[in-house]
Amino acid sequence: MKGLRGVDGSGAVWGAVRPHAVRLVGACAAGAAAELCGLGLIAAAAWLVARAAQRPELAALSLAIVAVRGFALAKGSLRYVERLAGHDAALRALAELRGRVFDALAAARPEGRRVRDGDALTRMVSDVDAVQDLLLRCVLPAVAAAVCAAAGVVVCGVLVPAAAPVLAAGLLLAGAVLPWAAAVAGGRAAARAAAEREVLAVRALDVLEGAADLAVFGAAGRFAARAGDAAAGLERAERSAAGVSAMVAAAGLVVQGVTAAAVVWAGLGAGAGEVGVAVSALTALVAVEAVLPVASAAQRLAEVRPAVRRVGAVLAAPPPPGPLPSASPPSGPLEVELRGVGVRYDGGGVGLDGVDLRVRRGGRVAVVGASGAGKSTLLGVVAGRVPVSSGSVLLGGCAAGGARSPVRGLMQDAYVFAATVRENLLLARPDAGGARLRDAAARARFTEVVDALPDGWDTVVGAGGRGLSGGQRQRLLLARALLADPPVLVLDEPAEALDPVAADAVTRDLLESPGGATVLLVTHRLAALDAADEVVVLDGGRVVQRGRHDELLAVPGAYRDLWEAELLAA
Ligand SMILES: Nc1ncnc2c1ncn2[C@@H]1O[C@H](COP(=O)(O)OP(=O)(O)OP(=O)(O)O)[C@@H](O)[C@H]1O
Repeated sequence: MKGLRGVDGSGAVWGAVRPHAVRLVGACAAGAAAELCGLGLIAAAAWLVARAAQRPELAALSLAIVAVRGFALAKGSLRYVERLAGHDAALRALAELRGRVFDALAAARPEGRRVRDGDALTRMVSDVDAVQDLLLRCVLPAVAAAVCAAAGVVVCGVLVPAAAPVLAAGLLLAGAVLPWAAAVAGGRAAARAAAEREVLAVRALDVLEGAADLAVFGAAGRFAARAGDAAAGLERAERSAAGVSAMVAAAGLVVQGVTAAAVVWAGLGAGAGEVGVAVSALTALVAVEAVLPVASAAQRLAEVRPAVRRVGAVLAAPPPPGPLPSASPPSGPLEVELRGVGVRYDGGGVGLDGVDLRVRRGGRVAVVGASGAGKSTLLGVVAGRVPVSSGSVLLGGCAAGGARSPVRGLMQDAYVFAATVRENLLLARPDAGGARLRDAAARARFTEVVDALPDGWDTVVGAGGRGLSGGQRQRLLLARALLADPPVLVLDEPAEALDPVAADAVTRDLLESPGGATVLLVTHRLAALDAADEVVVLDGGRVVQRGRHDELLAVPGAYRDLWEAELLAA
């Protein structure tokens, strides 16, 4: 158990294992006892054979005969108990750990959210599974090996004192030097294989997800070849990892044989009796054999160490600052305030640069600007999905963020689930009645889409279901956002993929509808923005203009340029 704590970041992991420590200790004890029985079996059998060769009375052998049978039966039974108790403890600990990790992820601060991306989440699942290996393939064999090695030296010391240091040296070689070499070489090989596996995953995903585009541009063969190269790289790395394992196993056998031979040599040199030497030699064989799994345990430890460290980091992350918002978001609109908000992305990209913005309760604000101006980043910050690098975001006077944010809406990466249309909408508000559902659909111009679907509200859409056109999908997502009816509604291009007339009608409706949420709406089309309380113009992550639509048109500036470009395009 101490070994478990010794792995970086495993303090928090140990917290999940501790409730099941008694079972784990039981498994360790059973494992160690099974190894001791194996040792006793060989020692007793060796003594029996050597002594029988001297033709003593049968009575002199009867105890050894019983001991051989007893050790043989006990070894098998104890090994079974060890497997049962070990897996039971490991699986219970894993279930506990999984719960803790997902709780920690759910409560993660916005800056910790990167781990919630699909790829990172998948990795986290296998990281948690790696803890099972840490317990079953590292801790258990190490404990059993330590006990068996100590017993072997004691037995040897009692029978042939001169051979005990020789056995101890062999055990040190097999139990410390070999594992160290295996961990270093195996760790390097495993790291290389992990890097190659990641490259292969990325390239395979490119080929699968981009299949249509690759076919159109005639690049499918080239990309498939790249994925093939990555697969070959992974094969090479895995071969070299397997080579390290094979070399470690071979070296272990050599150490075992040499140790047994050296014990015999030391025993004979010291003038010990034949029986004692024979028993010592076989004891040495068994003791070293019990220690050999430590080398593969060390190799595995080097592989699971980064995984345990990552899990530990997730569990050790401090809880979100301040009290969590109440379970159900407050009803009624909330004021939104950004104070000097800056966002810097990894790689140095500036999302926002010192944005101050205050939207009154129930206010309707349109956010516009050229592509890359920072509009989606602004909505992401309000929704708590994008961490701020400087400044603060207040919702109704409280710090934004947390698992139960009062902000809902339609973001650019919104997802249509493989479920019925009704279920896709009810995701936003499971208790919504039919009238509310129809009202949200009507406002999003989604009713006519539902009417045209073969099974209406019960049509299965999304992956594995009926495909929706871009415009239909957008209306479904907008209807879902409107059904949520949150205190703060953020809408990123809600009318994208609709024809200009429908887009303007939807935008106007969203900005004009009475009551309801405080609304922040990002749009590229300006025609309906006379309905907004205020228009905020972003450029390079900064607010460069703000005011009502007609006020902004009256002065030269970015907004008038955008407006003229829209008129020209029309
Ligand atoms: N995940 C990201 N990583 C790095 N840089 C990013 C990321 N997301 C956005 N950016 C950068 O931040 C800036 C603002 O991006 P944002 O998506 O907020 O602009 P936008 O105004 O919504 O653009 P668009 O109208 O094209 O959607 C851009 O320069 C963009 O390249």
